Amino acid sequence: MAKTLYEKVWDSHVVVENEGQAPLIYVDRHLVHEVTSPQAFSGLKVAGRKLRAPEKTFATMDHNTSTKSASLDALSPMARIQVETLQDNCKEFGVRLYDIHHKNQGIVHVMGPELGITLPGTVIVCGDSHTATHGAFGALAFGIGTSEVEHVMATQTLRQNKAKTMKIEVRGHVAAGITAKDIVLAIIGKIGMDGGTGYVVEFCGEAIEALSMEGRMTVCNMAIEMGAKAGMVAPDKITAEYLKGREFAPKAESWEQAIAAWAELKTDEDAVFDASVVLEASDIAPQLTWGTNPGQVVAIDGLVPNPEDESNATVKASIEKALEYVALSAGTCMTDVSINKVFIGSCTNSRIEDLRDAALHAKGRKVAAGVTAIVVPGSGLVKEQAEAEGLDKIFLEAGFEWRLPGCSMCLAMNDDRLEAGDRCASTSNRNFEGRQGRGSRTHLVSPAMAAAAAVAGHFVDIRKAY
Ligand SMILES: CC(C)[C@H](C(=O)O)[C@@H](O)C(=O)O
Ligand code: SF4
Repeated sequence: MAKTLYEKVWDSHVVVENEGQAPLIYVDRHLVHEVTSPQAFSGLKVAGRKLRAPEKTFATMDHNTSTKSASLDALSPMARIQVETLQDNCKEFGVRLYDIHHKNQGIVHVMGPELGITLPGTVIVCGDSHTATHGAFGALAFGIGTSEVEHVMATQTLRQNKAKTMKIEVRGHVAAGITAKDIVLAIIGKIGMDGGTGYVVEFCGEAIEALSMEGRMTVCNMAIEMGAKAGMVAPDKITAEYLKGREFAPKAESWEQAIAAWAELKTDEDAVFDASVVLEASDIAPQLTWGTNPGQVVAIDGLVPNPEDESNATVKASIEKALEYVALSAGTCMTDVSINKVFIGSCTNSRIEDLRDAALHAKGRKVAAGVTAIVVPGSGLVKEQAEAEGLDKIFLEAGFEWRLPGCSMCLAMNDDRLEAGDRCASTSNRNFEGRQGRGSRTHLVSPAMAAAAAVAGHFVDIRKAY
């Protein structure tokens, strides 16, 4: 029977499937961070169990860490407890840990692929909703809860119900200056923040195939922001080129075998999806969110929506509520919206390409008066590469701050956070109320749009620069 990519990966991982029970699937790689692992490790301790496969478990610290100093003394007491607990647990259970001083430390969804931990056709889980990122390699990757983290630690398996399948095809090619972030925001704008609920989404079409691995990761990262369980892209030459020679990727003969196996990892021509969505790439303009969920998004040459134009009472009420929170009036041109903070980072947009894109708009310019802008590379390797290319100097000369790797201002869990009333151009993935700090307002954008906004002090249509 013809199968989708998801069905192929799923079928090859089912361990047992009993009537009346969710199937048990095998987990190839388990990623761990300091926030969602402490209770899972405690559970194992209480039960007197070991880790089933410590060699398939990889830990890093990212959410709580400071981006100003790699010293534990820089952490708040709570953050320090979580970081030290992870250190102790990894030692006790024999888990490889990319500690704050390790050169590969970074955001779990940035360092995993970089090390070749993320491979096509595998099942990857992590106690983190943006695990969907790894689907860019044709892996089935999704976030799990803390009790499931414990289950995977103890058994290397997970109980899961099979999801429905959705195909999201982006046809044709995007215009100059349009990035993966614009593509995924446009998709969420079209289907809404819950349009993907219950589905594993496969992104395909020429515009997706044309993306680098960094771009594909940006798209899959936000699959969860459309409610999907996971996002996937079929592996191809770009995937193989990215992975070749990476630390945990197969080598020599196993590499040849892997390449042959990966060639099968695509949706069969006559496979049937439960739902399909099509976008024309040429219609996609630079995107930015105006509201308080990623679906409340508009093109840069668009206007803040008017709730009066909405006939659906629920939607109308949600627009009104969002407008009140973000303190914007209906009909405002997005290019007239001023910002005072800029955050370039997060597992959505902190990879080398993202920083190159941002640097292009920062080079030889200055951050506008009254604007504070920070650039936070996603990992030690990204930081090293960016510095080798001189990107750090471009940012510093333009007045941006250049930080250490971590989740940083993506969520208000460390000391990088916004103040009430701040308005931020952010390359992250969530713009919920209070996400970057209580009372703060977030506009999700691409790295290029964020850097351009930092320089102008308001949002600009970066297409004018091309
Ligand atoms: C802290 C963690 C559990 C959380 C998640 O699962 O997504 C975080 O990474 C986020 O982005 O909100
Ligand atoms: S960068 Fe943000 S979205 Fe990504 S894992 Fe960290 S907190 Fe979550």
